[in-house]
Amino acid sequence: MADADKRIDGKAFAESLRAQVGDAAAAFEKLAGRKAGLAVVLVGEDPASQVYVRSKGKQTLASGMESFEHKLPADTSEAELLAMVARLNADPAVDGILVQLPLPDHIDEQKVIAAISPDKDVDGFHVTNAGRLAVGQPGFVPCTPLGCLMLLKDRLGSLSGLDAVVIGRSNIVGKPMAQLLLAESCTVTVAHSRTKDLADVVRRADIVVAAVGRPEMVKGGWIKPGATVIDVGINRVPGAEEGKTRLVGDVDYADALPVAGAITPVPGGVGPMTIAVLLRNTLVAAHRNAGIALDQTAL
Ligand SMILES: Nc1nc2c(c(=O)[nH]1)N[C@@H](CN(C=O)c1ccc(C(=O)N[C@@H](CCC(=O)O)C(=O)O)cc1)CN2
Repeated sequence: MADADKRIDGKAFAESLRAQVGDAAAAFEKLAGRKAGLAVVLVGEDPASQVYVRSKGKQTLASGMESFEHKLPADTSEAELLAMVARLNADPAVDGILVQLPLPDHIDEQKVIAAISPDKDVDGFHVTNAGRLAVGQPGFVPCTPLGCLMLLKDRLGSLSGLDAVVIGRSNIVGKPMAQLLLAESCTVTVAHSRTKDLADVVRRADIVVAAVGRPEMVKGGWIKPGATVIDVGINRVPGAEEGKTRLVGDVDYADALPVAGAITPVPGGVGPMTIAVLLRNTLVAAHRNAGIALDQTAL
């Protein structure tokens, strides 16, 4: 296969998902007599978080949903943030709540996530939604791993019986990704910083999902020929020109491309899926909150 055909275009896939969400959001508005609504809370001034939150607001509006943005100063107390989450839980115009991570060090992330109503937890981070995913009940699934699964199924069709290795065991990506692949009847290995002979473990896999946050760690020699490689890493490293930076993934793309059967680039692979799936989850939340059935095959 030509190298260009191996590239999994997450940007294009995300665009088409957003268009489908837009159609479904318009249909929801007609049925419910109101728009679906997403509240995003940002605490502090982390530059990357500011970009993501701005993007979420713009894409929410472009999909025909209401966007409620709450920007709080970095010295906001945990109690103040919890009070804001409580207000959003009680607000009938708000279907989905997202608190942008990371939070400043003085705030306990787990406490804040636990305070979000599981029915509005469109990030899928609440322990109730993590439990639902683990036992196969309907709930909200974290956006990045669900986006990865969509890209995998689009490229491979059935994943049943395939060997999958997830590198990274975070609550936000690695663990839910492993659960999703298991639910698709893959044989799943979760590798992490203490895994022995990581390259050998990865070399057995038909599917590799890299989510470790270490720039270009996975080399071409680690990849089984023909394997599908999903790169979740977004690492900013020094660029060729002094003072400039560039984005790279956890996979050495140029090294892995000749070996892989298919691979996501960084940027333009998994990243754009995160916000598109967030919009999709918000629309699902709106239907559930309004008691309106949604044909989920459309999304
Ligand atoms: N509450 C949450 N916080 C965070 C999440 C999350 O899902 N929920 N994920 C990340 C950040 N994130 C969204 O919030 C996010 C990351 C990356 C992208 C993206 O489109 N990346 C582009 C490159 C962008 C760039 O140039 O910097 C790409 O990979 O092509 C979107 C959203 C942490 N926090």
